[in-house]
Amino acid sequence: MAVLPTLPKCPSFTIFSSSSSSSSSFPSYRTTSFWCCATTQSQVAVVNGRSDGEISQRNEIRLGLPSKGRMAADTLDLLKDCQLSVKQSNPRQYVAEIPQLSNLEVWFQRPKDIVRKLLSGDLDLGIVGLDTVSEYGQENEDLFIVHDALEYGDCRLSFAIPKYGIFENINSMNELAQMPQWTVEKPLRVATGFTYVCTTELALTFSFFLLGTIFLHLLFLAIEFRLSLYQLGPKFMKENGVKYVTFSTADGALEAAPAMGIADAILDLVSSGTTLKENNLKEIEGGTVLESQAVLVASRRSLIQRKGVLDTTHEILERLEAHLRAVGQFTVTANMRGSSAEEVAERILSQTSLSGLQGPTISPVFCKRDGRVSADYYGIVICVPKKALYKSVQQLRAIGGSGVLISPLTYIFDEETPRWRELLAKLGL
Ligand SMILES: Nc1ncnc2c1ncn2[C@@H]1O[C@H](COP(=O)(O)OP(=O)(O)OP(=O)(O)O)[C@@H](O)[C@H]1O
Ligand SMILES: O=P(O)(O)OC[C@H]1O[C@H](OP(=O)(O)OP(=O)(O)O)[C@H](O)[C@@H]1O
Ligand SMILES: [Mg+2]
Repeated sequence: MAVLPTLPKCPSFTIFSSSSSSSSSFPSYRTTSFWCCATTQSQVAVVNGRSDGEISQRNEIRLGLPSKGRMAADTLDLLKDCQLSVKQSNPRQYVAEIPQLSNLEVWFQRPKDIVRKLLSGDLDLGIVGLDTVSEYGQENEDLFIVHDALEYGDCRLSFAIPKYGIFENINSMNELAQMPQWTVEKPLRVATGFTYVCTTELALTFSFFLLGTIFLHLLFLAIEFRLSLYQLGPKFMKENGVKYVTFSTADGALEAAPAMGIADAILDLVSSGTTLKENNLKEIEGGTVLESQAVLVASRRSLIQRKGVLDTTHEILERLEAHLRAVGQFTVTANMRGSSAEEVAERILSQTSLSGLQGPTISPVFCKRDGRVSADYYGIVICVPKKALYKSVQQLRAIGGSGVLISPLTYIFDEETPRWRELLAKLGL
């Protein structure tokens, strides 16, 4: 029998959500649809037909990359910069290869499906935003973040409220929580696309309806198997003391919800803040639930059990690290007159911007004068960050440097990376 991935236990959390909330009257927005979410999970499990701990029988290693959207192009660019260009014979083809990595298949998928397929065992590795891992990964222990900072796709998952009306003077989560407007009957309505159901905790809800003041009728007793709500948002609201809150889901253009009267606040990704500003919304102090950027994520089971996944992950990680370290760094070479390498080193290290990564490399430049070979000059090589480049050149000149050559760096391979050591330690290898 198929077994669902391990689900984390959410703290029990009372959310005053009801299907009679105003959002239900708008077809593009829907209130909490527990059954729908539950079905999605079961489908994943049934499709897999595998229990936790097992991996599927296939030989090739599979890497999932975003097929569309804002992560797609940047992901391909990053891999190209790491000399791991993806070869796709046709843009409509969802499978591709990276010739440098043997036995690896690239599968283009929607970001959320990459996470789902890592969980189901249909992918071994993937590159997506941390927000997508948090939302669709359900904190499942099988998901292993191999590299947590690929330095693109930066955004944050934040609460935003209108700049006007009752929110005009509200500027922090604390102030939002203190607003007297939110009650059991009229909770704060939050629209969000981050709606993953996180726990199978069942809540029995008895609904009594009062008709007028004369007739008190129990119209019906509804038992709702309420798969206690959304993960990131509710947890965050609880931590911030917002007691009365209801969440509704929407697929896009969330920023319209407050102005349309569908929600009081939204929980969505923010990057430049332009969309919020254009829709008269504002972020508030303490309202960021998660900072996100692109990450490399792996299935723990695949890393341990599937032949070659660990080695391939090591190579990808090394190339990523080496490339990301090199971004924005330049190699500076120059000649400098001096009596010895030590004396030249003294002069260089007296300057603040010339210490390089581990210190300057200094080599004698030999020339023949009057039939004698001697080293009056020394060639120096240092790495300099882009922002300190001009200052470094000035400092080099000031201590007698000449013939300064500057070239960009492709890779900086250092000793074994801390991330790799951490990965091995966490896997118990
Ligand atoms: N405004 C943004 N700026 C930077 N990165 C973003 C922004 N919005 C989203 N992202 C990152 O890019 C990822 C993919 O977003 P994208 O908009 O392409 O897909 P989606 O919103 O999940 O799907 P769709 O928009 O097709 O419904 C997000 O999960 C997030 O990590
Ligand atoms: O802070 P900004 O730079 O303005 O970006 C924020 C917007 O970007 C994302 O939407 P996207 O463009 O992906 O559209 P979507 O709502 O259809 O996903 C996000 O949902 C915000 O609406
Ligand atoms: Mg989007």
